[in-house]
Parts: sequence; structure tokens; C-alpha cells
Amino acid sequence: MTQVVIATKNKGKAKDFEALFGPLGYEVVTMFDVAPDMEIEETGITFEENAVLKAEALANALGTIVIADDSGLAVDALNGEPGVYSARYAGDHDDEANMVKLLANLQGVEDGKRTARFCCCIAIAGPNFETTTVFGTCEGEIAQEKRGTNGFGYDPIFFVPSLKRMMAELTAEEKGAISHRGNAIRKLKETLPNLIK
Ligand SMILES: O=P(O)(O)OP(=O)(O)OP(=O)(O)OC[C@H]1O[C@@H](n2cnc3c(O)ncnc32)[C@H](O)[C@@H]1O
Ligand SMILES: [Mg+2]
Repeated sequence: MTQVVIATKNKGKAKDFEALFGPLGYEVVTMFDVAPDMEIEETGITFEENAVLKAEALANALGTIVIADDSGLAVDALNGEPGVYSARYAGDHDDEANMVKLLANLQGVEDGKRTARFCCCIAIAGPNFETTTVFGTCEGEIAQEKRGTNGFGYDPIFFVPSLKRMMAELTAEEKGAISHRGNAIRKLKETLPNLIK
């Protein structure tokens, strides 16, 4: 089995990647396995900048090919917020507090006007290799309240109209089939067919 190294310290994100890469025959390795003490500051102002920054930092440290994902939720009624700052929306990286803040900021916004999308930029970097980025999105609506216990982050308040279920009510495999992360990985396979098989 070949390993794929992901520059992440988010266990939920790592699970998403396991569901996507497992069927392709890859074992997912994260920073918890290869660089637990390394902190990468996300100083970029776009998903792409941060994805590149994370992939290149870990690739340089390890001397191997590394994938990173910078992602977030863009809510139309909030002019695209929380966007790149999704992880830190309520201050600390606290999924629960982030959802509470988002629901509060959307109070009074009626159904039909609560459209949003998850965005994901994946960067792949490594020695003797030009850093490459791909994007994926997933359209949905912010529900009035939380439902479901799967996934991570904003999944319990993200309604997927095509499946009539919350993202947090999907298995990791079901989520991967429609998610921003899954769509980005499918683009990555198309873009670099010799690297990701
Ligand atoms: O940087 P790493 O270590 O990978 O982990 P992170 O959680 O900080 O990841 P990001 O910087 O990319 O921030 C993404 C945030 O956007 C949200 N998010 C991204 N993808 C999501 C998904 O599939 N489901 C729910 N929320 C998601 C969630 O709040 C994440 O913390
Ligand atoms: Mg982060």
C-alpha cells in the first residue's frame, strides 16, 4: 500500500481523506504521524495561498510529496463569510462555537436565502515538482438548527438539497461522493493522472 501524506491536524478532515483515498489503495498519513510538533501558520488570504503554504511547508520539512487542503464555508447572505476564516470564525478553532455564531448571524434570514457552499483548495507539493492546485465546491443551505453527528466542522448545519439530508447525516463515503473535498480530489486525479492513480 502506498502512503499519501496530508498536511493537516484536523482529524475530521483526515477521515474524509481516508474515505477518498482508501478505495484507491492509499494509506493516509497526517501531521500527527509525521510532524506532530510542527505548527504551520495560515497567513494567506485565499484558500489557495493557505493550501500551498501548508503543502510546501511539510513537503520541505519531509522531502516528500505532500497534499494539503484549505477549505471553508461561504454563506451568500453573509457576503461569503466565514470563508478562509471558517476554522477561526468564533475565535479559537471550536466547531461548536463556530456553528452557534453562524446561526446567530443568520437569524431572521428566511429559508431560500440561506444558500452557501463549501469550498476546498487542494495543493500538492514536493521535491522536483511544481506545486499544483485544484478546487472543489459543494452547494447547499444553512439549516435553522443542527442535525446529525457524522463529519466535522459545519457539517451538522449544512443541508445538501440533492440528498435532502444534512452533511452530518451522510457516511464518509456518501459525503466524499458529493463534497467539495471529493470534487477537488477527483480534479486532482484528472490533472495529475500519473501521480494519483
Ligand atoms: O489546517 P488543517 O490542519 O488542515 O485543519 P483546519 O480545520 O484548520 O482546516 P482549514 O484551515 O482548512 O479550515 C477549514 C475549516 O472550514 C470548515 N470546513 C472545511 N471543510 C469542511 C467540511 O467538509 N465539513 C464541515 N466543515 C468544513 C471547518 O470549520 C474547518 O475547520
Ligand atoms: Mg487550518
